[in-house]
Amino acid sequence: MSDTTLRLTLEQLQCERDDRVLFRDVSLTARAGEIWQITGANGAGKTTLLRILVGLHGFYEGQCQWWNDNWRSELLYLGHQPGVREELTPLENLRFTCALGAQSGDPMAALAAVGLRGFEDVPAAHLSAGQKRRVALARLWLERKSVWVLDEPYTAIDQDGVAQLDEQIQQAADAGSLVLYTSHHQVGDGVRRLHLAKGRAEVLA
Ligand SMILES: Nc1ncnc2c1ncn2[C@@H]1O[C@H](COP(=O)(O)OP(=O)(O)OP(=O)(O)O)[C@@H](O)[C@H]1O
Repeated sequence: MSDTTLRLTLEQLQCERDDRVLFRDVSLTARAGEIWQITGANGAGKTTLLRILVGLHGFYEGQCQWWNDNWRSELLYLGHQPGVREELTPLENLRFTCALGAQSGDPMAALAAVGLRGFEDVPAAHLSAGQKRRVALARLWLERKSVWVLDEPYTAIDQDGVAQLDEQIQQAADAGSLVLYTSHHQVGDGVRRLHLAKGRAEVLA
């Protein structure tokens, strides 16, 4: 019988860009219910690593393996940029996500959850950087996915937003999701950490 338990396995993962080794020997197993924080200096390769995990960067050596072939349907990926269409309103942005089939759920409720009640119909181009990030983060309040890969989700978020995001990530993990994120901010106790530095990778879990 095949093992259907959610997990990500990296074995001897190595990536070079422009003849520079970003990281080598990244080996770990991340499982359902865990939160992994990926840290490192600017340019250490954090975004590149996340892009490898979600299949957007294919130039690497070693193994990057999800638990089954349908992992993409369970993935919620938020990239380094908010990925918000500026000509659309927050509500239209979330409806667009839902219409693409990426997620289902209640866009109005999700926007209210991230403090954007009253801004649903304002063109995203007229929002602040933090508000745009909140539009992107609202996807975390739509249908729950079991794998979250979040690139710098705390960028531009105020103190209350940070606390709220901590809680949402913790709740997702408690409910059995696997969360991997880049940030210098630690969500809470028990978070596992992968640190990238000068071509080396260290698991500090
Ligand atoms: N499009 C690209 N083409 C070529 N090299 C790139 C490209 N994007 C990034 N790199 C290289 O990869 C390195 C790692 O970039 P990456 O964005 O993964 O780092 P990071 O750790 O996420 O940095 P930051 O903390 O500044 O966001 C960069 O220093 C750069 O040399």
